[in-house]
Amino acid sequence: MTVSVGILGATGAVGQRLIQLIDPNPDFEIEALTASESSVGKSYREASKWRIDMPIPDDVAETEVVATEPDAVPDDVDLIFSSLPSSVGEAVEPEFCEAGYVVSSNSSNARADDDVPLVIPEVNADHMDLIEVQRDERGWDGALIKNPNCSTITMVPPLAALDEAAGLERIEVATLQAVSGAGYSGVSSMEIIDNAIPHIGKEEKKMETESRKLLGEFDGAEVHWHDADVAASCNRIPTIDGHLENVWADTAEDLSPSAAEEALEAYPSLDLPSSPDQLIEVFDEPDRPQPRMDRNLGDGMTVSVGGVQETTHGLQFNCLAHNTLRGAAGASVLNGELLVESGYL
Ligand SMILES: NC(=O)C1=CN([C@@H]2O[C@H](COP(=O)(O)OP(=O)(O)OC[C@H]3O[C@@H](n4cnc5c(N)ncnc54)[C@H](OP(=O)(O)O)[C@@H]3O)[C@@H](O)[C@H]2O)C=CC1
Ligand SMILES: N[C@@H](CC(=O)OP(=O)(O)O)C(=O)O
Repeated sequence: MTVSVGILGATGAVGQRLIQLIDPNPDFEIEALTASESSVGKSYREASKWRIDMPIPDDVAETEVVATEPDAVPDDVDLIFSSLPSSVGEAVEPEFCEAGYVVSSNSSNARADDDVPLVIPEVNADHMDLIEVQRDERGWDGALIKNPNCSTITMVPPLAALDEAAGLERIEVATLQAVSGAGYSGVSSMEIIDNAIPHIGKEEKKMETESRKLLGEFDGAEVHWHDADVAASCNRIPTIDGHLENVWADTAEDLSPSAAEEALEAYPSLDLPSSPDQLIEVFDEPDRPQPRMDRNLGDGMTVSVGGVQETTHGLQFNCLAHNTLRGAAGASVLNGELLVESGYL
């Protein structure tokens, strides 16, 4: 079955990554591209400042950009990918769901809502069934599904592996985040070259809350958030793509670094088209992973881990993922694939 898709915010940095991933995917067919009023009526080529190092796919380039409203999108679109500014997503995503569309969204609005599945398929695919609760409560034929924030996606698969092995009690994390996370015009070159910025608005709170929801238990009616303590400190550095993070994880049971590495390596991937063969790649070299060297592992969908060691603050490790692939567009596509596999489309 080919799933017909629309992309909201298709001209943006993440929208372009969605096109890069969806256009060659034989299971998906792009039918509608939306953006702001200033882009409506233009061809995609005219409307977007394309910044990916491959040409715009021909069929996409000539597609006319339409308004970001349900009436502008053909009824036969089965699945909507949304990558809008969160204030816009907050207003329009519910309108699409009410009109019967299933929306896989990358934007931060509604991620913490009780009846909204926040999903990393390899970690908590079962949370997708929160859709039933959402439909009962909101009376929608459609549905709203979210992927988490890019920094959260980077640390949660390794944390899930350690939680399964020894139970997590306390997590501390410091991030080194790439500039692409802020969007093309998010950080100016004068601010970031020869520099590091120890503040990313709202990022710490997102890491602290989203990780607990993702690692929580779904009992068929609600998600019971994990009760681990999570403390984050977020920093912007002058890399283009790839968020690197230093994590300290205190576990309930003793776990040696070698047992932790075994648990990380053995943590299973899924059989979805965009899942990497190896979800978590563990490096022996103490100076890996590194953004430039390792962000494209598994076509940008693998999470790499290195430097696993015992400290007075628990196990310490470093992890890395491609923030606009595994951390954004790839995460939304993976959720779309899970929706297909779970029969929601
Ligand atoms: N999971 C994650 O961690 C990540 C999430 N994000 C999130 O993804 C979203 C998009 O980010 P990014 O691609 O960098 O943003 P961009 O600013 O590059 O793109 C925004 C897109 O939304 C469209 N848009 C803007 N305003 C409106 C409006 N009023 N009505 C309709 N469409 C509008 C723009 O259209 P136009 O071109 O016409 O202006 C464009 O297509 C954000 O919410 C961001 O926070 C981003 C990176 C990683
Ligand atoms: N804040 C992230 C990217 C982002 O937009 O996150 P979110 O999807 O939570 O808004 C970064 O700067 O790297």
